[in-house]
Amino acid sequence: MENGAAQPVIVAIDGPSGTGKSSTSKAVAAQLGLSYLDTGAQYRAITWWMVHHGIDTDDPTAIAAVAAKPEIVSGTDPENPTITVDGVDVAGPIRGQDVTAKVSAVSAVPEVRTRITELQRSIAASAVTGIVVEGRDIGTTVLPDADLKIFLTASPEARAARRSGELKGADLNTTREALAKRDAADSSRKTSPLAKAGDAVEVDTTDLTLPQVIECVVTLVEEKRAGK
Ligand SMILES: Nc1ncnc2c1ncn2[C@@H]1O[C@H](COP(=O)(O)OP(=O)(O)OP(=O)(O)O)[C@@H](O)[C@H]1O
Ligand SMILES: Nc1ccn([C@H]2C[C@H](O)[C@@H](COP(=O)(O)O)O2)c(=O)n1
Repeated sequence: MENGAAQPVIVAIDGPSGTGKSSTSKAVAAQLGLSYLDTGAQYRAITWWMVHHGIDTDDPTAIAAVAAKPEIVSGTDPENPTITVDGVDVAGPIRGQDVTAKVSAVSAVPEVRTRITELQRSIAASAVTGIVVEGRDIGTTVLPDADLKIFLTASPEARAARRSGELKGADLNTTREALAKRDAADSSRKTSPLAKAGDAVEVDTTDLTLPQVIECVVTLVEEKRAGK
């Protein structure tokens, strides 16, 4: 740029559940002074609203009819990401089992995706220094012109072990089956399914520690910024 200011950098991080998208994206954004957007939290928030208002989450027509109603606000500070729906802090409730079990069905409804995708694009466009956006369809659909696209993977066993560690006492097989079910639903829906963009860099995190994954992604962003 003529005034020497750095161009905002847009980083898209996609992948299945438990591959480390949130942990990696937050740390990379914090380290590089970028904003951070957890798009899964937005789909969880609209799902929470549907449940809270008694909408049948197995009825796509009922969901579509009210998809424009909830006001979802995402705070993009990677040190303190926040999410509210109609002014209510839902950061805790959206991680509950009920929302987790219903979020794939709600997020498959095209009217929901259109609404949330618009919101995501407007947040990314207003990020002054740039942003790390994580989800399932960021590189393919939401931000196809992102400067850098990463697709994180890990074996089903590694992902289940990571999640079981979080959910104290959870059975490994049950956790692995629940992850596989959600990934299958997210990958097979018609509208912008979970998919790797053709120009994404794939990082298999199975045998990497979280700090190693963060370092790898930070290096990729720095290389991109340096024009390598
Ligand atoms: N490379 C890694 N090695 C070990 N544990 C990890 C690694 N990456 C992430 N974790 C741990 O795995 C768990 C899941 O990570 P995280 O929430 O970042 O995944 P995610 O891809 O965002 O999942 P979801 O899509 O379901 O939100 C967390 O407890 C995190 O600390
Ligand atoms: N870009 C996105 C992000 C998330 N979803 C849906 C599908 C996931 O199962 C769910 C929850 O995401 P998580 O919090 O586990 O990352 O939200 C999507 O469809 N598109």
